[in-house]
Amino acid sequence: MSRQSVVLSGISKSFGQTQVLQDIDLTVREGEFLSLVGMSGCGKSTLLRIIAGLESPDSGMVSIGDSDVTTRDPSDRNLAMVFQSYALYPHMTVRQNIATPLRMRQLTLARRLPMLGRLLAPRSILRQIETEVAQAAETLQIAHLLDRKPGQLSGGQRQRVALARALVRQPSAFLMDEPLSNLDAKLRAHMREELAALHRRLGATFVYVTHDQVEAMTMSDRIALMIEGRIEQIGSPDDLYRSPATLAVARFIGSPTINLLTAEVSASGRVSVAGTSTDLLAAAGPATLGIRAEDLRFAADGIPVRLLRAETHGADRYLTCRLMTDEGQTVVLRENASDTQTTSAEDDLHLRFAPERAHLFGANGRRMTLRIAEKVAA
Ligand SMILES: Nc1ncnc2c1ncn2[C@@H]1O[C@H](COP(=O)(O)OP(=O)(O)OP(=O)(O)O)[C@@H](O)[C@H]1O
Repeated sequence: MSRQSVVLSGISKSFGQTQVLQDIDLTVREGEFLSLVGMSGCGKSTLLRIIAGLESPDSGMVSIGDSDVTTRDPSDRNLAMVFQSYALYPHMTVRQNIATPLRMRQLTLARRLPMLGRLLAPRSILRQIETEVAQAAETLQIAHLLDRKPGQLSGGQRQRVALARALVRQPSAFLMDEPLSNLDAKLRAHMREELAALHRRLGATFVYVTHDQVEAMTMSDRIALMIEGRIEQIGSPDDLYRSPATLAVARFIGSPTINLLTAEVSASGRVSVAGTSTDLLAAAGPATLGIRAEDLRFAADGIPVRLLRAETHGADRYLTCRLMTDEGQTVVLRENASDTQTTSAEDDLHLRFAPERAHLFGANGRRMTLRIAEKVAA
């Protein structure tokens, strides 16, 4: 239970003239936490709604476990969907809200009626429902709130009730669409940890939609990064951070945004950045070098820069520099704030980067193979 795979093959979808999804193949493995991440409008919610059966694809197939569910109604897919609006029933207590899916499944219409139901429903079923509600409430630490109504709860508590209600259904997979976006920043960070812990505890399959790369990076086993209706790259958070397949992925993942510098690879294969030759070798042509803030440092020689400003955020210090060769281009370097600031000079500074941490992208935006030149002994 709760551990089915979700397999999409060749999914396409248009709304009128606009193609929103283009031939998507995606396998969410059993028990995996997979995030669909991308900018607003890239099609991630539409893809999730297609998995849920709330939207039908123009072509392609949706399978859950071994079953083709492409034409099945949402209610026949055994999936639990959690939205940013919690969709709780305001007139019901938390206990009744959580019990609703169980009552729907296990009791006939007459038995669900408040007064009549109590007389008609077998006690064993009611006891079973009570036990399952209590277990879900325990898992989500809301046992003390069971007699309250949603209006008497905070945003985070409501979100937990919505999760508990999804939990009792023991779905094949959980589908979540930006479930934390209505919460304030602190609560969001806290709920991120709770969701990740819940996933570990349940071992269930989670498909999670977010536009927030930090959210995706901190919780997911794998991330599928979507751009304009296609999956640009799929991999672990580390894969996307350390080996972005394209310039677009490199730009999207990581905070602060990766530094992108104009580069040129000479006919002999030597990469130069901002007019400075480096130890890197690649295929000749114009290129863009990507280097993250933590992989840059000041050195006696290298790319000439001028320091613009230094800012400390918690444990990190960010130094923003302007390239001497290109006044329009700035780069950001990250240092540990507890270390002494490496420089206070404004001019005549040079930057070096760890060559093995550099990323090179060709004119088509695709990642290029980089080699490090062997140092020739003097
Ligand atoms: N029912 C619809 N009719 C017409 N166009 C739609 C419909 N639903 C979505 N779209 C369009 O499809 C595109 C993808 O929408 P979708 O909601 O999947 O994007 P998203 O990546 O989830 O964005 P967001 O993060 O803003 O929710 C958008 O351009 C949107 O305007």
